[in-house]
Amino acid sequence: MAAVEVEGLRKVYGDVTAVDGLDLTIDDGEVVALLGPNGAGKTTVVEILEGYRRRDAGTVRVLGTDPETGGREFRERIGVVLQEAGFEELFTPRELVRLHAGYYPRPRAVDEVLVLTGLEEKADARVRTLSGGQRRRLDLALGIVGRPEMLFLDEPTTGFDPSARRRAWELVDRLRDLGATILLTTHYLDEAEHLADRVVVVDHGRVVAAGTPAELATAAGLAPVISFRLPPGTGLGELPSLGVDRRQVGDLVEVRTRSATADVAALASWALGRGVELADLALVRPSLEDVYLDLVGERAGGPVT
Ligand SMILES: Nc1ncnc2c1ncn2[C@@H]1O[C@H](COP(=O)(O)OP(=O)(O)OP(=O)(O)O)[C@@H](O)[C@H]1O
Repeated sequence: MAAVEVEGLRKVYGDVTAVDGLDLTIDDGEVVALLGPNGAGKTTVVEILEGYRRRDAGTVRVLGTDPETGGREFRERIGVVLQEAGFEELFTPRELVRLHAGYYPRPRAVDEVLVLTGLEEKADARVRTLSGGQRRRLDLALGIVGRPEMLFLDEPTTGFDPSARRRAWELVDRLRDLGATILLTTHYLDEAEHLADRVVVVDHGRVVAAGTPAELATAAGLAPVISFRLPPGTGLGELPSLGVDRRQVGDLVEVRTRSATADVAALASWALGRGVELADLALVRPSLEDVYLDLVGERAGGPVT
């Protein structure tokens, strides 16, 4: 059974159409990353799936239930990490995790949650003394304490230092191994690439692409790149004819290729024939960032017109 089934979802705020006929299916146990520029509609979609926001049209099933009418029983089966949550500043993480554990029928042990989220050292400090990243870890702790079958993470690692981000990734990997279905939104493409089985790119409230990063690269027609440094004293014109387009920055040459094996072979035999070394020779497949920018990049982050 699919954990999430969405068809024709629409949400309008005044004259802004935030979600505009969105379809989405997430399989049981799958980790899916929702990507898209600011204002694309990601948070609105996630909040509708969580049952925190009403839709204007479309059908939505999460764990077989309509979130709008699922009530307490539904909420006990999901975990939610919102973009911004407020805490009781005078409580400690241990107290808050214990309090939230009481809301669920089969909670995780409080100590286990504190360890999983790396909050052991701050377990008994008042929340108002926690750093931004530590508060975000507390958000995560409260999201997983109920042992959710489906976990929603809205920009879960914003504000994390690199080692905290790695730990959060390990936590998501563990939760996946334990069988949770996870939907996360993120602006970190390396995070999506690392964590997600599948990415779904949303723009203007619709899905514009979905698949594994490799599938998206293929669908976008993006070719891999051969890169190397020009041997000293060699001109670009002396190279064999390679690839579909090439560019040079300093002595670094990048060749986009649709026939990687043949082009690498031609380049290598050219270098061997001349007895020169091709420093930093590499074949790089398009990154998720290349694919993303190809799909929505021209508008995202560009000047407002
Ligand atoms: N409560 C609201 N009232 C009015 N408009 C809203 C409301 N919430 C969101 N919007 C608008 O709906 C659109 C989608 O917003 P949403 O927050 O879902 O996007 P997002 O993809 O999550 O963006 P971000 O990456 O910046 O978090 C935006 O144009 C936003 O201004």
